[in-house]
Amino acid sequence: MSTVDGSSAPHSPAESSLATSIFSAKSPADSDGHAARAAKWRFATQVVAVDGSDNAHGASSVPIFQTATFKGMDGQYDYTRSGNPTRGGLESHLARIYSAHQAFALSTGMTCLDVILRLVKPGETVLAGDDLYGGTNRLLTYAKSHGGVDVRHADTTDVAALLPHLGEGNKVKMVLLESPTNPLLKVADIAEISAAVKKAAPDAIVVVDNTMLSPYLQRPLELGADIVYDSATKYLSGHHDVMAGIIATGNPQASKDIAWLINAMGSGLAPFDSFLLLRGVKTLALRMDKQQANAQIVANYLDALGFKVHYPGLKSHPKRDVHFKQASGAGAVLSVLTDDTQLSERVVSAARLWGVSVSFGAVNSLISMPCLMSHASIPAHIRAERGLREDLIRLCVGIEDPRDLLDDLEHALIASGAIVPNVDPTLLSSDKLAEVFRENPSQWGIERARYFRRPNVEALIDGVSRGLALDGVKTIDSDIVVSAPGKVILFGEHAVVHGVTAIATSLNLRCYGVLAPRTDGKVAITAPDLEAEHVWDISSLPWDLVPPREGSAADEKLDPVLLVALEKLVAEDKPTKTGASASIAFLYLFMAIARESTEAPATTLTVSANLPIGAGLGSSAAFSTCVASALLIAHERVHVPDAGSIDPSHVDDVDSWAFLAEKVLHGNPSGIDNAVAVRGGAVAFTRAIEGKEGGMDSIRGFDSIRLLLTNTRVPRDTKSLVAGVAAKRAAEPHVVDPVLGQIQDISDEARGLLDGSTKTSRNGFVSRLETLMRDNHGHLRTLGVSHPSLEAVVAATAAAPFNLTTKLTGAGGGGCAVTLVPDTFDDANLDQLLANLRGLGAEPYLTTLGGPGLGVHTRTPSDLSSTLVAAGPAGLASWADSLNAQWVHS
Ligand SMILES: Nc1ncnc2c1ncn2[C@@H]1O[C@H](COP(=O)(O)OP(=O)(O)OP(=O)(O)O)[C@@H](O)[C@H]1O
Ligand SMILES: C[C@@](O)(CCO)CC(=O)[O-]
Repeated sequence: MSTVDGSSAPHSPAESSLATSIFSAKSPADSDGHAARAAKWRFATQVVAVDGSDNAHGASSVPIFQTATFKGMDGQYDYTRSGNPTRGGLESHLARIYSAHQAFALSTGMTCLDVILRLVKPGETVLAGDDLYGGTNRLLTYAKSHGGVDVRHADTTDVAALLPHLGEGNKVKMVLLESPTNPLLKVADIAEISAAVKKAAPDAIVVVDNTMLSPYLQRPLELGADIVYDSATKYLSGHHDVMAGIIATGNPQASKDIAWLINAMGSGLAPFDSFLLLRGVKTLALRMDKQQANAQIVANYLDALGFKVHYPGLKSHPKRDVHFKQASGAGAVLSVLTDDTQLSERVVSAARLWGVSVSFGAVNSLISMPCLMSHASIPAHIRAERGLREDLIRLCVGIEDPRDLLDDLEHALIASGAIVPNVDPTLLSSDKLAEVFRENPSQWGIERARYFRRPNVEALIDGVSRGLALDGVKTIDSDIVVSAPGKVILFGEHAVVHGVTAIATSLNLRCYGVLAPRTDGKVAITAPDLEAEHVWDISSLPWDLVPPREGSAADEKLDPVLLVALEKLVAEDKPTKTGASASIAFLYLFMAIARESTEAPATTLTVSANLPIGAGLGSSAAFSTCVASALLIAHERVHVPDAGSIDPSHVDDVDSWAFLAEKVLHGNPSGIDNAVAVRGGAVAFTRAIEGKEGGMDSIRGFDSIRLLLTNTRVPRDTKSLVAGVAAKRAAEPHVVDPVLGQIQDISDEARGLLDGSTKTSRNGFVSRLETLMRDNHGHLRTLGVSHPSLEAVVAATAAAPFNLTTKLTGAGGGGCAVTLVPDTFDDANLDQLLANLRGLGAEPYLTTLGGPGLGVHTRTPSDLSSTLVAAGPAGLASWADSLNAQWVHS
C-alpha cells in the first residue's frame, strides 16, 4: 500500500490495469473465451468499452469519487494524490488503448513533460527535435538553466542527424520526439529512431509527444518508444473543457519511475477532471475520423490554390511514406504559408467560424498564427533558424460541415486579398460541384479551389516596396489640362443603344480636368461637383487583375473581375453614389492604361464641369473623355501638338478609352455620347450591332436652329434607364421593336432635313422638325423613359401663347428636355416662358450648340488644380479662356 507521503512505491489500480481489465473482472473464468475475443476488438470498439464494474451499485459510467481521503488502513486507496478510483478507472482504460504497460493521468500535458524530465539528472543530455511545441521548448530551456541538463536540438526527420549525438562519450539520457511536429508537420521515423537509440545509447529512453495524433492514429509504444505522453486537453478529451495530460509507459521500469514521481509531486489528475476526460475519450475515434476527413478537404483546397501546405495527407509531404508506416491517418492539424505575415494576420482575423485560439484537438475548428501564439515563447531568431516562418498559419480542423468550413475560410482569404476570383470557362457549375461533394468530398475541395487563384504576390510585394521607395515612383512633369463638351441628342436616344441611328450635337457646356503630379506614390481624384475626394496607394491597387491587352486602343469589354475588385476598393471610402462611379471609372482606366504598377504615374485628377450632372446632357461622356485623354497624354500615348489639331488616330484611341469608362458609368452605352464628346460637332451615329454595320457622319444643319434646354432637376441614372428599356424590349418585343423602327424613320428624315439633302422652305423645315420631335417624344414615352417633370415642361412650352414643341433628351426619367424655338419666336414670350419654367422648379439654358470636342492645353503652367476648383462651375469658361487660348482640339 502506498503511504501518504509517497515514500514507498505507489500502489494504484492503474499499476495493475492489465491484470484487472474489465474482461477478466466480468468473466474471471473466461468460460466463453470472451476475453480473448475482446482483446482483438478494434480501437473504435475498445475506446468506448470502459470498465464500469469497479463500483458498488453497478453504475454504467465510472463515478466521480470526489474525495481527498479514504477511511481505513487496508483499503486499495488512502489519499487521492496517490490514487483515486475515478482516476484509476481512467488510467486503466487508457493503458489499454495506448497498448501501454501502464498509463497515468496528470493535470496537463506540460506536467507530463515536467515529470518525465525529472528522469534526467544534471549533466545528462536530452536530445530533442528542432520543431517542438513552444511550451516544450520553454520547459527544456528551464531544465537546462536550472537543472543543469544538457539540451540539444537536432532534425528528427533524419536519423543520421541524431547519430553523432548518441555515440560514446555523450551522456544522452533521453531522446524527445514529436511526430508529426507542431506546427510544421515534420515526420520522424519513430521505429527507426528507437532502434538506433537502443543500439547507440542503450541507457537512453525514447519519449514521444503523441498529442498531434492521439493513440487512435499512432501508438509509439508499439514502435519501440519507452514513454509516450499526450496533452489530453486536445484530442483525448476533444471538447476543450478540461486540462489533462497522459503518460503511457512501455515497460515496468518506466512505469515504476513515473508512478513514484507523480505520487511524490502530487500531479495526478483530479477526480472530476478524470471523469470528464473518460467521458470525452469514448468518442475519440468518431471525432478523429471526421476531423481528419475535414482536414484532408481543407488541405486539398489550400494546396490546389497554390499555397505551401504542410500536411502528411498530401502527396507533396516529403515523409508521407514514413508517416503512414507508423500512423493510420494524417491527423487534423495542418499549416499553410501565405508568404506575407500581414496577409496571414488578415486571413486569421477575417475568419469567423474558425475560432482564433491556441490549442487544438477540439470538435471546433481553430485558426492561429503559431509565431504570435502557441510558439511565441521561442525567441524569433531561433524560430527563424528552425524554419518556423512568421507567416505560418495553423489550422486545427473540427467536425463542422466542411462546406461551412471552406465557405468561412474562403471568405477570409478573399477578404484579406490572399485569393482572387478565377475567370475560367471550364469551371464546374454549382450543381456539378454539389454532385462532386456528395460523391467525393476530398476531390470537391480541389474543384472548389479552381474558382479562385492567388494573386501575383511577387508583383504585390514589388509594388509595396516601390511604394515605399518613393524616389523611384513614376509621375508626370507638369499638369495636363483637358476638356470635353456635353451633348444634346435631338433624335434617337435609347433606340441608338439597339442599333437605330441617333442625331446629336456637342454643347458649349464642358467638363474640365487637370491631372497634376504627386510625389508620394499615390493616385487621387478630386471632383468638387460631387464633393468627392479620394486617394489610394498605387501599390495597393489590384494590379494582378488587369487583363492583358495589346495595342493602344481599349478593350471592347470591361473585365468583370477587375471591376468588382475596384467597386470593393472604392466602397471602403464610403463615397457617394456619383463619387463611387466616377472613382471606379477613373481607377479602371488608370490601371488598364498603365497595365502595371511600375508604369502608373502618381497623379491627382481634378475635374469640374459647368454641365449639369446626370441630366441627360452627356456629363459622364465629357468626364470620361477628360479621364481618358489626360491619362493617355500622361503615358505619352497621345501626343499634344503645339498647334493644329490632335492626330486622328490618337483621337480614336481617346474615344475607345472614353467608351470603356462610359461602360463603367452606363453599363451598356451606345457610344454616341463619347463620340460627340471626343470629336465635337454634330453627328448621325449608328452603333454597329447584331451584324449591322455602324457608322458616324458629321452633319451641319444644327447651327441653324435655336434650341432651349430645360433641366427638370429631377435626378436620374442613365445606367438604370438604359437597362429598363432593354428589359422592356426583352419582355415586349412586339411593342418595342416597331417603336425602334419608327424612330429609325424619324432619324433618317431629320438627317435629310438637317444636312440639306431634303430641300424644303425654312418654315417647312422647322415645322417638320417639330413634328419629328413630337413623334419621337411620344415613342420615348412608350418606351417608359418620360417622367411627370418632363411632361410638365412639354405642357408648359406647348401652352398658348408659346405653342412650342418639346421632347426629352438623353436618357429621360427626369433630366433635360429640348424645345425647338422657331426663328420668329418673340423675345418677350421667351422671357415669359423662361420665367414659367423656373416657376416649375426647372432650370432653362439658352445655350449654343456645336463646338469643339476634346481640348488639350499645350503649355500648361503648374498648379492649376486649385484654380480649377476655385473657379467653380460658373467660372470654368473664363478660367479656360484665361489659359491664354493655347488649346488644341480634336
Ligand atoms: N463634373 C463631374 N465630376 C466628376 N464626375 C462626373 C462629373 N460629371 C459626370 N461625372 C460622372 O458621370 C456620372 C453621371 O452620369 P449619368 O449618365 O448619370 O449622367 P449624364 O452623363 O449627365 O447623362 P446622359 O448620359 O443621359 O447624357 C456621375 O455619376 C459621375 O460618375
Ligand atoms: C440613353 C442613351 O441613348 C443616351 C444617353 O445620353 C444611352 C446611350 O446611347 O448610351
